[in-house]
Amino acid sequence: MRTPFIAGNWKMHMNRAEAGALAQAMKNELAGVPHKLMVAPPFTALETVGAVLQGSNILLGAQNMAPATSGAHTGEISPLMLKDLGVSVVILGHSERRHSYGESDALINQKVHLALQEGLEVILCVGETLEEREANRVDEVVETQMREGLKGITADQLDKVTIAYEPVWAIGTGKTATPDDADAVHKTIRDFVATLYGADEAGKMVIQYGGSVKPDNVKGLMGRDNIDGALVGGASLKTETFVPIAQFDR
Ligand SMILES: O=C[C@H](O)COP(=O)(O)O
Repeated sequence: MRTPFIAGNWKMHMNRAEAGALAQAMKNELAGVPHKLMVAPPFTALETVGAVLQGSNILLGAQNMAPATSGAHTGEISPLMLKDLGVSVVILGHSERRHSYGESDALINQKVHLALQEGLEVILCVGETLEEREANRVDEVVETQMREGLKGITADQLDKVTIAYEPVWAIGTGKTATPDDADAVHKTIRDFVATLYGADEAGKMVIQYGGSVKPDNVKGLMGRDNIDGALVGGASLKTETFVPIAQFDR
């Protein structure tokens, strides 16, 4: 039985006061929710949000990290710095990092290794562009991203990895993959985990869906066999939309 995992990615939104207030409201409204929950504020609000979330059932996540623990990496944030702020989960390979900032599978793989070595959990994002979908390359794209992103990761380490399937064309566009379409790709991902690590690991793998998840489509998505949670962007910025998503009931 896989525990549903609902994560909010706040992207580059909110100052410290706004983020702290939102975290406080979520802490109050989500107390007692049985799912695994996480929010990832911008780096500048991690300390504020982390302090608010103390003693809550919501994990503190980060949206990215450097592939190194310290040194001459201007503008980067080390996993040690994240841990120092109470971060326990890091999102890696988000499509905005891949497509807007040119992150390669090899770089993402370096980050996955380092995050796991440092005891952080990883949400590894994969997903195809519209062009790739229209060219019938969805399976090839997500399998390549997984094979390369997880290269050298052991089955034991995999227990600390969540996969987020985020079709790029559905992110922030209001277009959601249908539950059937999403479940089909999630099954491809699970089957590929089985190929790489065996059926037991595939059965345990939590696979989130991300891309315009809203209160009115969450139930349909989460009702599918292979969809175990959500990585939520826009709708995670307000309690009115994130709370009903996080409280979903199959
Ligand atoms: O990380 C979250 C995803 O990019 C989804 O964003 P969205 O819910 O705004 O489409």
